Amino acid sequence: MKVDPSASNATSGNDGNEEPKSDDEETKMEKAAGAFENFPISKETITNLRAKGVSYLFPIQTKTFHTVYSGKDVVVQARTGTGKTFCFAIPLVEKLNEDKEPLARGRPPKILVLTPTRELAIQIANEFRAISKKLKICCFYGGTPYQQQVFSIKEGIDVVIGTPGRVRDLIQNYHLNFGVLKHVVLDEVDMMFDMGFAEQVEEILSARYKSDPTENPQTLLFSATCPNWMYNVAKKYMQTEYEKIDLVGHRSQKAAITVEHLAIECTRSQRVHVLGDIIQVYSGRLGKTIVFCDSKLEAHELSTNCALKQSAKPLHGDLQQKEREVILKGFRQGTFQVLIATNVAARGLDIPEVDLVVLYSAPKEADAYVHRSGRTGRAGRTGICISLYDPRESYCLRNVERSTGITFRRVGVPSLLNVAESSSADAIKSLESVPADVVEHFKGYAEELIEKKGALTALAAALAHISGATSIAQRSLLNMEPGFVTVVLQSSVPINTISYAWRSIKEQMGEEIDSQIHRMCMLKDSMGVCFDIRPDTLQSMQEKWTDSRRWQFTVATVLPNIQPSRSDMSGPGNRSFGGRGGRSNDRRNSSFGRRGRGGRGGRGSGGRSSGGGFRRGR
Ligand SMILES: Nc1ncnc2c1ncn2[C@@H]1O[C@H](COP(=O)(O)OP(=O)(O)OP(=O)(O)O)[C@@H](O)[C@H]1O
Repeated sequence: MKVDPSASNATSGNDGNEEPKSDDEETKMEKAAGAFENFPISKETITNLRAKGVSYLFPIQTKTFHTVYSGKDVVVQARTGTGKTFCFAIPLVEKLNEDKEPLARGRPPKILVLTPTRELAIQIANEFRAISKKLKICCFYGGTPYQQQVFSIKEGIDVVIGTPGRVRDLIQNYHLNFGVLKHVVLDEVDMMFDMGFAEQVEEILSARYKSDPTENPQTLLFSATCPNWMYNVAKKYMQTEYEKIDLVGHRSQKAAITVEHLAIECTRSQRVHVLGDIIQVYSGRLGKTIVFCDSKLEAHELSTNCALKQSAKPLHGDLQQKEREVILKGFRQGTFQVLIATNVAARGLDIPEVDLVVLYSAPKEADAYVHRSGRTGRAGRTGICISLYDPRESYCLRNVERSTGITFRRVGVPSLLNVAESSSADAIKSLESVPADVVEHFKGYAEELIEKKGALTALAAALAHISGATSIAQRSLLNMEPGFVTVVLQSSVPINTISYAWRSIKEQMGEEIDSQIHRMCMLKDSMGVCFDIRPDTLQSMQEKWTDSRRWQFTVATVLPNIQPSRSDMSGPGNRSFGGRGGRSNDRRNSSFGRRGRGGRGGRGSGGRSSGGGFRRGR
C-alpha cells in the first residue's frame, strides 16, 4: 500500500505546503489549484461542468484527479458534501472520451459504480449525464421494471450505476456482461463491504476480478468514513500498490466542518410536541429540513402528525419505488419542506438547500452520525444538525463526540419567544417579496384597515396571519405537553422541600387542588417551586390566590432554572436557547411573566403567553 503523505491527515485542500492567511486567500488558492486548465479535461466536459455551476475543481477533486486519471487504484476518504462524486466521474468520463472505439450496439459497459441506495444511484447517474451527453449512462436499481433495463443492455452501455441487488440479478439473468469492465467505483465503500451488501458485491466483482490483480479493473473506493476493517476487505480487490487519499485523518473532526452540531434534551413524549417549533426556529417556514427516524413506522407516523407545523412527507423502504422518487423530487423542488426519512436518505443524498437535519433519536453510532449530519452543510454551505436526546442517552452524545471529534452545543427547546421571532422574520421576508405593483393595488384597503384598527394592530395581525399563527396553543414548559400552563411560586426565603409549597397552596386553594397540580419541582436556587396546571385551574387559582410576603404566584413565559431530577443531573433548566444562524438567545434569567396588581399573581399575563406555541393551519 502506498500512502500519499501530503494527503494523509490533511485538513484542507492546499497540499499542506503553503498555509493560507485568511478564508478569502484559501478560496483563491483552492480556485487556482482547481482551475480546469491544470487538468486534462475536454472542452465539451468543461462546457457541461460550467453549465452545472462548476467553475473549478474542489480541493478533494484537485487532489485525486491525476491519480484516478492515471489508472491507479485509490481509496478516498473526505468529509461529506466535499464533492467526492466528481472525483471519479470527471476523470473517468475523460478516460472513456479518449477511447476511439466506436460506440457499437450491444457494447458492454466499461465503468461500474455501485451504491448502497437507489436514490444515490439515481443522483450519481444524473451527475454523469450532466457532464457527458455522448456516453450511454444507465442506472439499474430494484423496485423498477426489468424491461427497459434489458433493452438498454441490448442497445449498449458505457457506464452502469446501480445498487448491488439489481446489478447482480441483471448479470445472472439478463446477460449484463462485465467482461471488458475497466473501472469499478464503490461509493460509500464501508457500507458496500458491510454485512447487508458484502455478499452481493463479492458476487458481482467475482465476474471480472481475477487472482492476478494486474488484470483487474481500476478500483476506486470512496466514503466519508473508512474504518480500519474496510481496508482489510478492500485489499482483495486492489492492486498491491494502491493510493490512500485521506482528507479527514485520524485526529481531526470527522463530521462536516460546515455543520453546527447541536443537541436538545427532551424526552420521547415531548419530542412530537416540540419538533415543529425546532424546525421553525432553526430552518424557518420555507427552509428545507430532513428529520431522521430509526424506523419506517416512526417516519410514517411523524409525517402525519398534526403537531408538525410544516408540510412533511416520509421517505422509507416500505414505499413503492415510484412513490420514493416522486417524494424526493417534490422535496428537491420545494413542494414540501420536511422530509422524514429513515436510513435510505442517510448516505450520499445531495440536496444543497437543506439547512437543517434533525435526528429524532440520539445518535447511537458515530459513522452513521457523520453521514446523517452530512446531509446539510454541503459544497461549502453551512448547516445545522440537531440531535434530540433523552437525559438517559447523554452517553450516546459523548460517544459520538469522542469518535468524531465534534462537540455538541447543548441548547434548550425553543421558547415561545424564539418561535415568535422566527415566524415574524419569515413573515417580514414574505412581505419584502411582494412586487411593488401588487402593493399598489392593496393600498386603499390598507388605509381603510389602518383607520379601523390602527396601524400597529393592523400590521401585527397581518404578520400573525402570514406567519400562519392561527391560535396560541398553551404548552407546558416542563415537558412540552399541550394543554398545560407552567407557573412559578416564588418564595422570599429558601425552602428545603416542595412539601412546604404544597402546604401553602392547599391552605389557600383547598385540598382538592392536589390532583390538579402536575410535575411540581424545586427552583434551582431553592427560592420556590414551579409546576404545571390546566388553563381552567390557572383561572381559578388566579381568582382565589392572594400573594403574601412569603409567596408570589406568576405564570412562566420561559422555563426557569429548576433543580435537576435524580435521573438527570443536567436538567433542561440548565440549558441555553439557540436560534437560526447559531445566535444565542439565552433567556433563562428573564422574568417569569408579569405579576398582577393588587396581590393576585399572573392575572393579565395569564395563560395567554405561558408555555404557548403558535398553532398553524397546515
Ligand atoms: N467543483 C465543484 N464546484 C461546484 N460544486 C461542486 C463541485 N464539486 C461538487 N459540487 C457539488 O457539491 C455537492 C456535493 O457533492 P457530492 O455529492 O459529490 O459530495 P460527497 O463528498 O460525495 O458527499 P457524501 O459524502 O455526503 O456523499 C453536489 O451538489 C455537487 O454538485
